[in-house]
Amino acid sequence: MHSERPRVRLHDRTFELAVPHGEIIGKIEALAARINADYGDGSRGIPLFVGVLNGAFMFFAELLQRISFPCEVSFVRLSSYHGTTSTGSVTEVFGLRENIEARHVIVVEDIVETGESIRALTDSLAAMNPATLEVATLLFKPASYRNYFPIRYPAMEISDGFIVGFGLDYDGLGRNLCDIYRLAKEV
Ligand SMILES: O=P(O)(O)OC[C@H]1O[C@H](OP(=O)(O)OP(=O)(O)O)[C@H](O)[C@@H]1O
Ligand SMILES: Nc1nc2[nH]cnc2c(=O)[nH]1
Repeated sequence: MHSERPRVRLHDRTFELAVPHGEIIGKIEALAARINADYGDGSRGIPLFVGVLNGAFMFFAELLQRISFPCEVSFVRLSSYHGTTSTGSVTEVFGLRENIEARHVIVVEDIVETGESIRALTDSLAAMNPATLEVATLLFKPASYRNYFPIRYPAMEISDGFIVGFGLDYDGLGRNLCDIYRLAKEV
């Protein structure tokens, strides 16, 4: 029997609805309330939210509209490539212009899966001596996570399986979808 879930076709693959827009927004509202409770008393100065491009753009905009204390925003981009040594893939961080020393920094990601990206980013930012460094992510796959850095602010935990929509892409497509879709099993 065929699933009743709405489907989208991107390139050669079919994805089926996993998290509708209203549920995503509800999770973002709940996360914003947690962050407002933790940072809203002003004791941490003016925190800096650092969005990770490209995927975080939609989550970043929705989250920041719900932050109720004075804050600043910035963006970084991660670039992965395979090094010439046997150490495997290397991730570099580009684009941060702010001096984050002694500041309270919250990284904003769309998804944390293995944690390789967040490891590179948090290692790089921690070396700049922020006062505190936390990670907020729209989606967290705990079963795949292999990093030591704690993810304090996940909006949603999900099981494994490839996800698109709400900023996340499949080979460049799907970022503009307002719901989240999961790769459908081929029949
Ligand atoms: O925890 P990990 O296994 O490292 O996976 C998570 C990373 O994968 C995605 O980035 P991607 O390289 O697809 O770039 P994008 O944000 O431009 O889509 C996502 O934005 C995270 O940065
Ligand atoms: N689009 C997309 N990017 C990812 N990066 C790590 N996991 C995922 C995923 O499930 N979907």
